[in-house]
Amino acid sequence: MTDTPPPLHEEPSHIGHLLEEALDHAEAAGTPTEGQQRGVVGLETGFEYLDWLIGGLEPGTLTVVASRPSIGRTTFLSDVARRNAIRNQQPVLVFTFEESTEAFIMRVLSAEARVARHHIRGGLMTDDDWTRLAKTVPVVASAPLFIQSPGRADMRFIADTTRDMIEEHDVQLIVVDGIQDIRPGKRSDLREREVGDIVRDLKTLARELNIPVLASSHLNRAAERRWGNRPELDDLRESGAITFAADTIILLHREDAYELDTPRAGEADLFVAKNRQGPTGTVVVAFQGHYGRFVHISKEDLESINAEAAKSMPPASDWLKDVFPKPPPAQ
Ligand SMILES: Nc1ncnc2c1ncn2[C@@H]1O[C@H](COP(=O)(O)OP(=O)(O)OP(=O)(O)O)[C@@H](O)[C@H]1O
Repeated sequence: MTDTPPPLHEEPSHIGHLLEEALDHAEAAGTPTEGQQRGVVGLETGFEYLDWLIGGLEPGTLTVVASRPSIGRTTFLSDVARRNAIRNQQPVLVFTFEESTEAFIMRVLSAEARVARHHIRGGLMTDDDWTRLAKTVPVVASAPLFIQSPGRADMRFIADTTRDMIEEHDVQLIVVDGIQDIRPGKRSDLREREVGDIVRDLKTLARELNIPVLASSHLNRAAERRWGNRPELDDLRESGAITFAADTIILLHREDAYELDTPRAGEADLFVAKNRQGPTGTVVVAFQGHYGRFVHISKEDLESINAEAAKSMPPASDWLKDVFPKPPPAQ
């Protein structure tokens, strides 16, 4: 990391000094020029509208992605890891508790090469698949992407590994697949308290090392009993502490996971339900389960695919309507 991590117990600062720093920050961020991603101050997620909405993944913040099982949490995390490590050459460290390192790598390879996951796993590779894979392997192999699948680990292990990896490889983003799979440092009869400690430790890690942390969480079954099955913040399992500690919470939803003949088949909603630094809203992306990836869809494309969904596109925020067309021209 180039920035020095801010000490957590520094002396109180005078507002004049803090203001100067804040204005420097705003000046450095500048005004957008045409074609530039507006307002993205952190690392990109790779989903243009989502980056506009949340400002990217900022150093020192905790972003939590949550969904019901099999909706695509791991897919989303691997998309963000791929974007940063492979496309942007930013070193990324992934802790995956939900699958092996090999499974995670195959997921990355499949998404990057656009070769169906079941072709790789099931011996169904076509000539075209082999050609695409051959082209992609060297690109993926040389990317600064580090994956650790420790089975169950506690926060001490995660923090120590992260520190080492920052020192050795200048890691810029930590991805943790499965908050609920981290072993609590201190046992408690109350699961909520254990998860609370873990999530606060993740947040402290982000702040202490001045690095963005992106973590996934389960949701309880409440969405399944709700009309439309849309998840809400309150569905976060052992939720209270996650809702408080996270800076940004993104709830994933796919209508076609519940309703096979929905007109929105192939679409997924990234519902930004908490956004400490900005508005909430929903971003629609495409889900390509066979390649194990989500992809950006432009408003225009969405309109031609599915007029109904486009109409309701920002169900939550007017601000998004403003953002969807294009960044403003240069001043
Ligand atoms: N080869 C494939 N073709 C089509 N869809 C696939 C394929 N492989 C996986 N999927 C779909 O991908 C989804 C699972 O994605 P992912 O593993 O990212 O979900 P998750 O939310 O992390 O799941 P979990 O609850 O297991 O952690 C499922 O809907 C599954 O059916």
